[in-house]
Amino acid sequence: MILDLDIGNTLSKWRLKDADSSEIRSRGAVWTREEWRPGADIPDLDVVEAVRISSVARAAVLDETVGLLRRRVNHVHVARSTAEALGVVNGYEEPGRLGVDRWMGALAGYQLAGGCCAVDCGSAITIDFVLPGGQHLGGFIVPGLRLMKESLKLGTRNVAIDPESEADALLEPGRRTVDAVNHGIYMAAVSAINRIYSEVCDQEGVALPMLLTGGDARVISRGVQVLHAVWPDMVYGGLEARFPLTLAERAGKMAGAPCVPEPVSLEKIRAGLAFSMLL
Ligand SMILES: Nc1ncnc2c1ncn2[C@@H]1O[C@H](COP(=O)(O)OP(=O)(O)O)[C@@H](O)[C@H]1O
Ligand SMILES: CC(C)(COP(=O)(O)O)[C@@H](O)C(=O)NCCC(=O)O
Ligand SMILES: [K+]
Repeated sequence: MILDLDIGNTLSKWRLKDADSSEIRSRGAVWTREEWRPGADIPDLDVVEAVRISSVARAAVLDETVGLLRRRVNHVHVARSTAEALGVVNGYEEPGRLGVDRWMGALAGYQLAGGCCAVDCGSAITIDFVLPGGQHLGGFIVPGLRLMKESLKLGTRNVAIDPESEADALLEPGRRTVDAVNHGIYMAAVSAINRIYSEVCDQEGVALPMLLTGGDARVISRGVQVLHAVWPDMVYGGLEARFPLTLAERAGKMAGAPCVPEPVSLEKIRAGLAFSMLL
């Protein structure tokens, strides 16, 4: 079994992948601030022959996790943001400073779709662009839904947006504090994604396929007008691409990858942008 780990600022997600069949056998998540110990919601390490890790948590959390795993598992691969990998050139002035979850998303998106817009809706919402030739342009970082809500301190932090909500309902004016806040932050997130996508495609003269991942991807997906695919395992896809261990992975296959969404034409994107400027 291969253990893939995606340690974010809120949740440490894991999945167990069968190295022979490529099936995902189990998955789970624990709060990032909790230490990893047997008995917490983590898999049985006896069946694990290799671990791959993407972590943006504090260095101490990663060190502790890697230390614990190295005592039990022979092969532990820790992803880093590099200047170049798999045909993608990192757009950051200091490539090592790009969040490694963003780098994994960019690598996965490029392997799946060529040029892409990779959006990760977690503690932060990150929007990264890779051109068809592999140049990563850099990206945008916006506070995620939960962070935006907590920063308001209006006593509404415990009332999360219902992930089953319809976008239309979330885009109406709220008539109670909790709705005004939830609808406001939702509008802020989806408008930022729609606008940033259109602006960058316009600037670069290319309509890019958009891929969405992260804990809030499903609910945000309903409000994003741009055609896109939701790919919950996008960060894991980057780990598979970066550290291919199975035959299927060496052939470029990433478990759970969606069909590539066909973007609308650049003309339509530009028309939408021009229209929104007139209002
Ligand atoms: N069961 C859940 N527990 C915690 N957060 C959740 C859950 N379901 C959805 N969320 C949302 O997902 C976000 C965390 O998403 P995730 O992509 O795991 O973030 P990160 O990678 O930053 O840890 C939270 O901020 C919250 O808005
Ligand atoms: C921007 C992030 C906080 C997003 O992390 P997440 O929401 O997935 O927990 C993370 O990618 C990070 O710490 N990046 C380093 C700064 C940068 O990418 O510029
Ligand atoms: K994120």
